[in-house]
Formats: sequence, structure tokens, C-alpha cells
Amino acid sequence: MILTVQDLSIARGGVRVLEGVSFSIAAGQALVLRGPNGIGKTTLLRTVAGLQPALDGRIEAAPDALAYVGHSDGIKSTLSVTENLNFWAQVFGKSDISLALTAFELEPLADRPAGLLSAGQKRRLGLARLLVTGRKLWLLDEPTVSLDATAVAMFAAAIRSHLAGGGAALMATHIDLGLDEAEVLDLGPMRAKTPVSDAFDEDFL
Ligand SMILES: Nc1ncnc2c1ncn2[C@@H]1O[C@H](COP(=O)(O)OP(=O)(O)OP(=O)(O)O)[C@@H](O)[C@H]1O
Repeated sequence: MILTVQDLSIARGGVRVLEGVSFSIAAGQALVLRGPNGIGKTTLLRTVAGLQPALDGRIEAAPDALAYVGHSDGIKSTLSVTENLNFWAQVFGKSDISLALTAFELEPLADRPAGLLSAGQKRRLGLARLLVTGRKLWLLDEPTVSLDATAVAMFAAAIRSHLAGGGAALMATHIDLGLDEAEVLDLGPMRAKTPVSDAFDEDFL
């Protein structure tokens, strides 16, 4: 298994949102988190990514297996598209960004400062970053926000080839990516019944 989550309880803003969350993801597998707004999908992804502690339960993953793409793009606006990708490649000890440029059709934008990209183009750059991490498990929070139909298809193709190469993905998305191989985890039954109050993650704003 690339990721195993067992009996996890998580909170946001001191309020328990989900409890008893258990699932595992193997190589080649994609799992889509489903549930209404506010149920705790972002909180779950952040917890699995190690950005906040769990209240209870276990998360098992190889320490260098994860790459997280959340709501904020983490793109450096004064650097060009190529420079951004090179920067991330360096961080992850990789050198080749050509696949990332091609997969998200960023070649025509390669020299443009990222700050001048449109919202959808920025998103494509944010997702292209995944391809230079070399990480096995992609954690994706609403990855298709701002993407048009063509870019959604690019993203779906990137996921497919990642899975085919032995990678895996855990994602929150409201749209159907047309990934037949993806499994769905409905978080509805895991909604917390016993809210607790503490303030350990008040920096989560
Ligand atoms: N600082 C905070 N203090 C208290 N509650 C918060 C705080 N931030 C978020 N919440 C609540 O925590 C719950 C979980 O939020 P989360 O973003 O994980 O949900 P989500 O399933 O990702 O939602 P969406 O589909 O809208 O993105 C929500 O009900 C939200 O209102």
C-alpha cells in the first residue's frame, strides 16, 4: 500500500469534523473524496499531507511519497513558467521539466512570468509541478478549479499516466474526471457525531 489511513479523527478550527476514517490506496489506484461542502475534505487532505495533526488514528505512508497541491498555487509570480518548474524540480532533486511542460501544454507560455498567467494557466502550472516531484502519491484539493474542458482533459491524462506508472492519487473533486478506474469514498457516514473544542489549529485560516 502507498497510503493506509486507519480510524482517523480530524478537526478544523477546534471542531471535530470527521471520525472513523479508514481507507488505503495501492499503486495504480485513485481515490476520490466525496461529500458536501464543509464536510472536511480539505481538512482530511491537509492531515494526510502532514500539514496538521490528527486528533486520533493512524496515517501510514512512506515519508517521501507525498506531493500536495492545495487551493493556493504556491507559484512564484516573478519567475517564468520554466523557472518555476526548474525551481520545483530542484527542490525535489529532479532535473527534467519537459514532460511537465508538454503534459499541460505550457510550452507557448514557458517564458512568461507566472504572475501574468490567467487563473486557468496558473492552475495548469500548479498541477504541472506534480510531474517534476517524482512523488508517488498525489494529494489534490479541487485540482480542476479554473480549468476549462481541454485543461481538465490534460489533467485526467496526467493522472492516468501517473497511475499507469505505479503512482496513486487521493483527491477532492466535485467534477467527474472520466477516470473509470477511480474509486469513490463518501465521507457522509464519517461526519463527526461528537464535536470537541480546542484551539490547536487556529493558524488554519
Ligand atoms: N477556522 C475555522 N474554525 C472553525 N471551523 C472551521 C474553520 N475553518 C473551517 N471550518 C469548518 O470546518 C469544516 C471543514 O472544512 P473543509 O474545508 O475541510 O471542508 P470541505 O469538505 O473541503 O469543503 P468544500 O467542499 O467546501 O471545499 C467546515 O464546516 C468549515 O466551515
